[in-house]
Amino acid sequence: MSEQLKQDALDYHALPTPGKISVELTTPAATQHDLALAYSPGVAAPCREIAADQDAAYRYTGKGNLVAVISNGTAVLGLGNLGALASKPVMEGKALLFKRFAGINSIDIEVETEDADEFIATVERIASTFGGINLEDIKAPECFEIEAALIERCDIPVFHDDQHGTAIVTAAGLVNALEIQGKRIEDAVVTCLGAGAAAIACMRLLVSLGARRENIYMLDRRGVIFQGREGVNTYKQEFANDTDKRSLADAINGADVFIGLSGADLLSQEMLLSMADRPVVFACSNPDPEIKPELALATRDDLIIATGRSDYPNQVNNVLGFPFIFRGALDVRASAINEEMKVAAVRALCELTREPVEPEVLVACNVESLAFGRDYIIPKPMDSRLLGRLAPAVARAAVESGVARVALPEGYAPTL
Ligand SMILES: NC(=O)C1=CN([C@@H]2O[C@H](COP(=O)(O)OP(=O)(O)OC[C@H]3O[C@@H](n4cnc5c(N)ncnc54)[C@H](OP(=O)(O)O)[C@@H]3O)[C@@H](O)[C@H]2O)C=CC1
Ligand SMILES: CC(=O)C(=O)O
Ligand SMILES: [Mg+2]
Repeated sequence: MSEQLKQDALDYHALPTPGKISVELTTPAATQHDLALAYSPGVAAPCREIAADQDAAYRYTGKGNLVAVISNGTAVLGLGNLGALASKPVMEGKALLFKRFAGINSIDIEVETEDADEFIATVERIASTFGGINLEDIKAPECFEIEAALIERCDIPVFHDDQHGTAIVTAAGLVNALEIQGKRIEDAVVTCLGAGAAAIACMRLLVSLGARRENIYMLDRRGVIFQGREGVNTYKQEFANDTDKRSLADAINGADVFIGLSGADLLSQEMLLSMADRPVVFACSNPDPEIKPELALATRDDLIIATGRSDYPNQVNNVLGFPFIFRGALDVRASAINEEMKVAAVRALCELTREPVEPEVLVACNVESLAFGRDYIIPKPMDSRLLGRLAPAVARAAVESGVARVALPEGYAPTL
């Protein structure tokens, strides 16, 4: 990051008031009578209604449009374990994105523990405040246990964004990129650098979309995860390949796809050159990708490259998923975000990319044109059609798969 961008980013967070989110009132609070309704004695009426019927909280409080973004700061972007408080700018950022793109009120909560049981107990005790819980930047393997326990214990959607949001957007981008490169997911050899929350979930979703497990080489800091390797946790074991490849250089040689969900500058020019013709490279580590796009494009000109960042073409980032997925889930009061809802989001993203791009998006991105192709494999976050396409697709999938607790609103077409 340049010194200028760093200073601009610090100023953005400090001014005009510290942070990125605030709380607004939705009802009048000007007169004594207003207060008699909002507070004592009037507030007793909705309290009694909710005590008698918990679902009344959706009618009388902001619960139904409120999502908690919860982290313990153990895997803050690709920066590592920065601790709970240092993760707050990212969590406020996720809250900003929920509001900006889907009109969802969101509050960040940073929990000061690295112990999975303590984290689970803390979140479980506050869950009923919210319509949904977005877990964020919790490192693997604890994130898997934490999410599974909270899904089991909470009756609202609990969604680990780094797993599922990332997987949905990566899958959509990859389906599109492979089509542009004239390849099939069923045949693609995929090298996945990283074996944590995002990587495991991405590879699981790619397999459910047709990728062959034996074509996937997953690597962690110790290299390729191969069958028989010692000290491999059960999540990584799912992708243990029966191979004699051991290093990234081995695994990338001849690969069609590189998915980076690991750390900065780990993919060299030599490795990139050893990939198959017309490769797809998703260098998705934030803030610094596994290879810089300018270096990758200077190395070979037949590739498609994407990053997780907003300042390059092809932003493969979970921002294209979580706001709209939660919108759809909240609007039918889904008890969970299941596989059907995730696949519906992947399809909606793929389809929208093929449509002409609205002028407002070109202005927001400061470009003259965008069309389905090597520099446009996935919609831009500023595309206002995302809300109207993804949320209904997800909500319909929730209804059809039996997790919705209210019917799809008639003529459902969410807008900001
Ligand atoms: N673009 C997007 O939308 C998203 C991008 N990401 C990015 O993905 C990365 C991982 O995030 P997440 O899965 O949440 O974190 P986790 O902590 O759960 O996983 C990190 C994984 O990366 C591996 N890793 C780290 N450094 C290296 C290295 N030098 N060589 C090989 N493997 C390495 C770790 O290996 P080991 O298991 O050996 O420790 C681990 O498997 C981050 O950079 C993050 O910014 C994440 C979510 C969304
Ligand atoms: C984008 C995101 O969630 C991450 O890098 O962790
Ligand atoms: Mg994250």
